[in-house]
Amino acid sequence: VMIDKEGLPDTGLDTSNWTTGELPPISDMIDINDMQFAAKNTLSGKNYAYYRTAALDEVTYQANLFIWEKIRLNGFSFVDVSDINLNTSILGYNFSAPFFIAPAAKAGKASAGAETNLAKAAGAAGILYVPSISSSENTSTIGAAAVDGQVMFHQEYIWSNKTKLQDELDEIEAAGFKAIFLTVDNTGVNGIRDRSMRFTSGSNSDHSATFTIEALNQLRNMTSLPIVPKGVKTAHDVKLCADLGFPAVYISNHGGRVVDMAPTAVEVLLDVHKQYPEVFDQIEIYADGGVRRATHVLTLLALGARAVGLGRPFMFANVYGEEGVTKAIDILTLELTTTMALMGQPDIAGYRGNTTFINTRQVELEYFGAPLDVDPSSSPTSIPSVSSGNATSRQ
Ligand SMILES: Cc1cc2nc3c(=O)[nH]c(=O)nc-3n(C[C@H](O)[C@H](O)[C@H](O)COP(=O)(O)O)c2cc1C
Repeated sequence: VMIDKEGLPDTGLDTSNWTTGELPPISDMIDINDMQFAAKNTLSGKNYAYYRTAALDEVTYQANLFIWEKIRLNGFSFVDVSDINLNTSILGYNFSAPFFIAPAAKAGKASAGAETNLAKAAGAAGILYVPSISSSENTSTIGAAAVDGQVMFHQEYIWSNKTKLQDELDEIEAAGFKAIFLTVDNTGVNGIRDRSMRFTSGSNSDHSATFTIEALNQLRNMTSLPIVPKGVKTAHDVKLCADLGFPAVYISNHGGRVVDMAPTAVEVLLDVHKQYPEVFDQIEIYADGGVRRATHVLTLLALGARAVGLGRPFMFANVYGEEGVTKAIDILTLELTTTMALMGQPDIAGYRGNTTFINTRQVELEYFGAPLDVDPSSSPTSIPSVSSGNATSRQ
């Protein structure tokens, strides 16, 4: 069959021997996008749409996937890169890589093993998994899938029903999860997502619509676990969370599923650099959206993120069960160690906040009107002030 690759990079995947509705050979999976095509080939239209969908015209969904084309990475020669180190601490816990499995609902649509597959694969690889509160399996089942010593965090929504919220926070803590990613980007409602609405009527979110900054502050009294606001979409809100004393903040546009035309994580991070550079020393920053390659991970790290999430890729990889999720982790890990060696910095910590590895001036030019290191007020193209006398003579 021919698969519509949706404009994603053509890396030569040959699907002519694939049969619609059947899982293609896992040996065909060379990169993360291949996993999406395998899921598209295998899942029902409805289930594929559930994972793939995004809000309105999907401008942000597309921007997430293609912003990378505007970025250049600098690789340096003459460095000993024989000892590559990917180890990354997230909220003080040690993981084997700077990327994690972001919370995405309903892993059961891809595999009967659902979230358990994701937990096990993450545990075996030593990376972080953050299950969604809207998972197919319940919280204690996912917690019980942990391997010895595995640390997982858990996502939570702000339900309008406070008893449900408190019960779930207690359940998350009891099941052994070490932190809460509190999703703050779809209070009140979910985004309007055409692609999935063609199969379902859309649903009431049951999310609180009165979740103000005071409510966010009060919520910290409902659990002893650290809370990380997830779905922060502006530099302003990043700064707000930092000043409120949260240990970390998670920049995300929810994979383009909430505010269409919201900026990408690259743009928000640049805006934080421009407006509130002190934030990078105040709190840990995580980011996601359209991350499909190690180069994307390194880009976000160089812009100051400590760890980077991937949502859809692992959900798609789960069509192959735990083996598929492991393969996706292996693919990204190999890309990371390879790219780090080629860029001349063998330690992942050396990329964090290190803008010598990255050129983002094309994005800055488009997003701010000028690259960040150019002061527009001193630019020769700025409009000179004109006295009234001059104005007359110009006419
Ligand atoms: C199918 C699906 C379900 C999601 N469910 C949740 C969720 O329950 N809670 C949440 O905070 N984010 C959810 N997200 C957003 C992800 O955590 C993440 O921000 C997003 O997928 C990142 O973009 P990417 O898919 O391009 O990697 C979901 C995303 C997808 C694709």
